[in-house]
Amino acid sequence: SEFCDAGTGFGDSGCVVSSKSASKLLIKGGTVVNAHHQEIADVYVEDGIIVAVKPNIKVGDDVTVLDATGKFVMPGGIDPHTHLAMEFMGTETIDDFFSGQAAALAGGTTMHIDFVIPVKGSLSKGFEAYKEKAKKSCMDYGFHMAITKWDENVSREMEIMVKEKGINSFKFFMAYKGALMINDELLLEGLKKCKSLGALAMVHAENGDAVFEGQKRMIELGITGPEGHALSRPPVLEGEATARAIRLASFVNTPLYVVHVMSIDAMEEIAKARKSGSIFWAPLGQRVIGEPVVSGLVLDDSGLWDPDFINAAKYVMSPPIRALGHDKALQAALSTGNLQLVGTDHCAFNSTQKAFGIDDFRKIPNGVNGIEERMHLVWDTMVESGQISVTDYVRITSTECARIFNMYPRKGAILAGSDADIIILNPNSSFQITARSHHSRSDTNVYEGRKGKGKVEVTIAGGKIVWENDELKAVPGSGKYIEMQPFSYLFNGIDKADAKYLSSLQAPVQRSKAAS
Ligand SMILES: NC(=O)NCCC(=O)O
Ligand SMILES: [Zn+2]
Ligand SMILES: [Zn+2]
Repeated sequence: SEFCDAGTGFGDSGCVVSSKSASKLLIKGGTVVNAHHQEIADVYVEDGIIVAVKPNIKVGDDVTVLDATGKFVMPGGIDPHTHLAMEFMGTETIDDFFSGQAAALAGGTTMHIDFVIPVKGSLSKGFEAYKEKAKKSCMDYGFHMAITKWDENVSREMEIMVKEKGINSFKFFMAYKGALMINDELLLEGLKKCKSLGALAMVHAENGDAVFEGQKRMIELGITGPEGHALSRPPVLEGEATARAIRLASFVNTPLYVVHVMSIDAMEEIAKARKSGSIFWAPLGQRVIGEPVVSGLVLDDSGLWDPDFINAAKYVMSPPIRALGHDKALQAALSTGNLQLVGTDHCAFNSTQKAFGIDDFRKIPNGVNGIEERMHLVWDTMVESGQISVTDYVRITSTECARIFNMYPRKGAILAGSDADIIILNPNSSFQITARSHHSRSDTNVYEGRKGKGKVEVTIAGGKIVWENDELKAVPGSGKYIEMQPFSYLFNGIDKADAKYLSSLQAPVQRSKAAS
C-alpha cells in the first residue's frame, strides 16, 4: 500500500493491508498535535489504527475524507477518574457505561478509567460486576480497583488483578469513615503490595476521622445545608492526608498518585515532595503524581451557598470545591508542571438523588459531572487564556494519563500504530454548556451556562466517526476493555534506589551487631 512508506510505527503493528470492507479515514491538512510536537500533516486511518501521519497522503474514492484545515488534530482525551454506575451513598450514579461514555465522546474524550468497587470485600466479584456493567460500552475503558479492607485474600486478589485482569492501579480512600475509609496500617500494607506488583497506589486524601468530627461540629451549630459540606472538611484536612500519604509512600519507596487535588494545601505538598525527594533514597524527587479535576480548576465554593437547595447540592463533592483562589492556584500548578494531568471524577447524580440530603448535608450523594465538559473547559481555561501550549494541552488531557497507566503509545498519541482515537478541535468555534443539551442523564450541570472558545467538532473512536455536526453515533458494545500492564515508567530505577538504601543500612547493621 502507498501508505506503508510512512514508517511502521511502534511494535509490529506496521501497515495494515487495505481491504474493501475496512473502514478508512483520511484527516487532511490539520495541525497534528502530540505532547512534544506539532506539525501540519494528514492522518490516515484503517481498521481502527493510525497507519500514517505525513503531508499530502493520496487516497482512493473508498476513503472518507475529513478536512481539518485551520483546526487541531489531537489524541482523544483520556479521563483517568470516573464513576459510572457506581453504588454509593445509598444510590447509584446516574450515568452508566453507555450514557457516561456517550457524553464523553460528545466532548472529545475517547477513553476513561473507572474505579471498580469490590463486592462484599471481594476484588474478583467486583471486577466481574464491573465487566458486566461495561458490556454496553461505546468507547474504550480501563479499570482501577478500590481497596477497602485488608486480609490475605485481598492481598492475593490484588496479585490476580494485576497479573491476569489488566489492572495496574489501586485506590485507597483516606475518607468516608464507616464506608470506604482505610486506616494507616492498611495503607502501609497496600503501598507495600502495590510496590511488589508494580501497581500504582492512588489515594483519596482527606483525614476521614477529622471530617467526621467537622461534620458533627456543623450539625451542632445548626448548619445542615450544602454549605456545611465544605465547612466541615476544610483544606487543612486535605493537606494533612496528602502529606501523610506522601510520607508513607516515601517510607515504602513506591510511586503515589493523588486523585482529585482540590486545594492549595494538597497541591503544595505534592510540589514539595516532587522537588525535594524522599528522605535519602530518592534525592532527585519523589514520584508523586497530582491529578486536579475540572471542577477544582474552574469552580469555586460560592455555588454551595445558593439558597435553592438543588442548585447548591449539585456542587457537593469530596474533597469539596474550594474558595476562590484555589482554582487559579491549581491552574498555575498545572502550567508549571507541579500537577501533571486533569481528570473529572465524573460521579453524576440527579436532583432527586441529591435531595436525599435535603435536611442533612451528610446525606447528599457526593459527586459532580464533567466527563463531557473536561476537554472544552481545559482548552478554554488553559490554552485560550495563554497559560499553556497546545502540546501541553495534549499532555495533560491524554498523553500523561496513557504514560502513567502504561498504555502509551497505543493511547495518547497520533502516531503510526496508535489506536485511532482522535479529535478535531476548531479553535475559532465556541461551546456552551447546558443541562438541556448535554448527554449525561443528570438533570443538572455544575457548569450550567458556561461558554468558551474552542470546540470539538469531530470525535473518532476506534477509527469510527462517533461525533460530527453535533450528532452522536455511539454504538453500545463497541468499546473495548483495555488491559494495563504493571511497572510503568514511574517504577524505573526504584530497584536501584532500594539497593542504595539497603547498602546504606550495612554500617548500622554492623554497629548494631557489634554493640550486642
Ligand atoms: N468525589 C466524590 O465526591 N465522589 C466520588 C467518590 C470519590 O472519588 O471520592
Ligand atoms: Zn475520591
Ligand atoms: Zn472519584
